[in-house]
Amino acid sequence: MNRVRCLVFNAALGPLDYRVPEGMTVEPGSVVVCPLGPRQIIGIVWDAERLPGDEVPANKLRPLLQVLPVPPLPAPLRRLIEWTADYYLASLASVARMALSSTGALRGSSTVTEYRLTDKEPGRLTPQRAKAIEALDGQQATIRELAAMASVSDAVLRGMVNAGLLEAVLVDSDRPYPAADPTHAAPDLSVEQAAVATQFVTAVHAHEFQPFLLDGVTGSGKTEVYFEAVAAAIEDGRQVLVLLPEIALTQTFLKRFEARFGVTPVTWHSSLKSSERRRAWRAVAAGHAQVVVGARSALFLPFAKLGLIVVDEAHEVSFKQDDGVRYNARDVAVMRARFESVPVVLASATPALESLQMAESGRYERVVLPARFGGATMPDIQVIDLRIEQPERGHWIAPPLVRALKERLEKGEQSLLFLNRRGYAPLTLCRTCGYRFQCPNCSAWLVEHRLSRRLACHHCGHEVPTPEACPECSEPDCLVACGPGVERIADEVAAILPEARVALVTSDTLTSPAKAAEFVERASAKAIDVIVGTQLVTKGYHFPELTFVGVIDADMGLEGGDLRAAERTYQQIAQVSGRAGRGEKPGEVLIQTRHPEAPVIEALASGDRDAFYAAETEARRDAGAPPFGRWAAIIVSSEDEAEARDAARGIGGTAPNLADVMILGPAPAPLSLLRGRYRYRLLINARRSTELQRVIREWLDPLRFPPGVRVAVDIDPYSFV
Ligand SMILES: Nc1ncnc2c1ncn2[C@@H]1O[C@H](COP(=O)(O)OP(=O)(O)OP(=O)(O)O)[C@@H](O)[C@H]1O
Ligand SMILES: [Zn+2]
Repeated sequence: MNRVRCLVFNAALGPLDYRVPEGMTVEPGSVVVCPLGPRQIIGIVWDAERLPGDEVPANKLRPLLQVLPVPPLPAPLRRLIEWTADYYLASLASVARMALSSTGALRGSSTVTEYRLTDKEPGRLTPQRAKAIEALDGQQATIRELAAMASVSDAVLRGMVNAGLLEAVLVDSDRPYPAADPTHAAPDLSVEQAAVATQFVTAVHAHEFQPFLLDGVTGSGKTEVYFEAVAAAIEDGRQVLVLLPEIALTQTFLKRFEARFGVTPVTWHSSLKSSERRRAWRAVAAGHAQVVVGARSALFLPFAKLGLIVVDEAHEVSFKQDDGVRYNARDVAVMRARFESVPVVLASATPALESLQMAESGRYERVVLPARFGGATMPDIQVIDLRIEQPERGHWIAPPLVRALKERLEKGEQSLLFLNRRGYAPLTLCRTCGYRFQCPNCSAWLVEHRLSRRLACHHCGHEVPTPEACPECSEPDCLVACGPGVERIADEVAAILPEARVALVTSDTLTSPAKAAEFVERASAKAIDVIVGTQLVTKGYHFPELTFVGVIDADMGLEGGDLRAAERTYQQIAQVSGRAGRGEKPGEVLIQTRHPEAPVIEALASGDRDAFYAAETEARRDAGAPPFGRWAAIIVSSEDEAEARDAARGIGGTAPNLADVMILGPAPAPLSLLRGRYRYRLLINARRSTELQRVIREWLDPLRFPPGVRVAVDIDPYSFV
């Protein structure tokens, strides 16, 4: 082949043709350096017949400059990239970029210089050096990474190198990971577990596409069971990808994995150091990384010989990416399994309606674990009607919950209070003039964080120190906190139970894997009496002494007409309830609500999951919502309000008129200002059979917009703001 078509990393450019110079060999998937005008650009040699482009005469072709020292991207991954771009209306280049997600890895193997503290007696230290020594204990990384960890400048650290306080360590970027032992500590499975495990193991050995929905109640041992499939893949010399919805869960997972297989798996997520990314990426591509556990971005890693994909907590909303390429990792995982011809396991105690529907229609095989492992029973769930059982004025915990908390503390058992709102209070206003603190960049209130003494926007990250006086009327000490966040609940618990050890668990407190590990350790060692947390503590954790769960506000998620509101509420509360009574002692759950008659609350109280899903399914069918109909959103944004509105009107004005497609809008999006951009939205609802992507592509492709306007298409959206 002396002429190739390349996908280049520039979203504005189509595929480009190049000549392969004498002595260079490339094949589809090769990662190459291409000349582009006076510059160089990274590209991937693509299957020319799958990538229409302009035919350039042979004498005009420029030669490729270099083949990068990495294995060619395998064909199944190239098919996945094509499918993702096509389905989510993204450019091939932006999807392919997710596959080449470590630039360091492309440069080949090498050594990296990292630094770590020496044993040298530091003597008298400057405050900066003292801070660095405190922060860097046990760490090893590049100067830049260490500087970020310790919040000091590179110069401070270089000074410490010269003073002998830090030493250089040469690290081979391709050093192998220790091998997992599939027989290290295999558990004795129950009869039900063994039956499911056997199905998985057979599917792994068959090397064929087979999607499973592992539907098992909380505490039934889903992890233990899919670990058998992982073991089978390792025995076959195949690689495994396990997707988790949240980095905070990784720590618990790593511990369990290590207990089962003797080593920790390879991890992949956004807070990896660049040297770790590079090592992981290369090991995956070389086929050495046996098991990778990661966030959704791990889906696009270049596995050489994948044998199994597991999506744990598969119902989780965080598998949906809402910026850049807006994909749903759960769906993409199934597609990858299909292109790779391997089984995929979607595990959940509260599957997404879409997944259940796929099982119903026979496309996924549903396997069930109906009971908790080891004789543990499901918790007893009661509803507390807040209109009758009122908390004290200015408080949020009703008397029955107060009693339950006291009782557990006396018995030395643990409790968990759940409220899905970070910070102290969602709204702050001035008692004197009524001023409300709003984000300057977003149409949202600033949330008070008392621990950090700040008011923060949860959409854009804008923060200000909490002022002493009202910025509007200058009255001092006049600010009132409205409504509860978890910090406020934790204060209330401290007031009710002054002797209790309370842990606040949110993304503000579990900021690193180390902190997450510390929390798990303290909770497991019974050094915590009451956990107060957001959705971060609703799933994955197993604390046998935790016997009481209180839900502070079950109605919160039901507000604001999101099509999945009821389902999400059901999932969250069922999951958090599932943390209670997982050991020998039975669990109790109290749910605070003002709408005890709402179907979702009734279903939770009666434990009738099937009835809830059946009712929800009918509601979705009536509304033409997924999985029966399809939705897409077009979000038009600009820093200039009029420009955004005009562009949205332009799109609305050329909307196709099709019998089975309904178009709503344009209208200002519910979050009409986000990160300084004004937003307009169109919603498209279509029959399942409609080729929605083609309709949208043909509609938007001919339109041109001013440079400040961004038009984003969200296929199968999760967020309706
Ligand atoms: N066969 C088994 N032998 C020993 N321990 C087991 C077995 N099955 C499950 N367990 C233990 O029971 C507990 C619950 O199992 P696991 O966490 O896998 O359940 P799960 O279904 O994933 O729960 P959740 O959905 O609530 O996270 C764990 O501590 C697990 O180690
Ligand atoms: Zn904001």
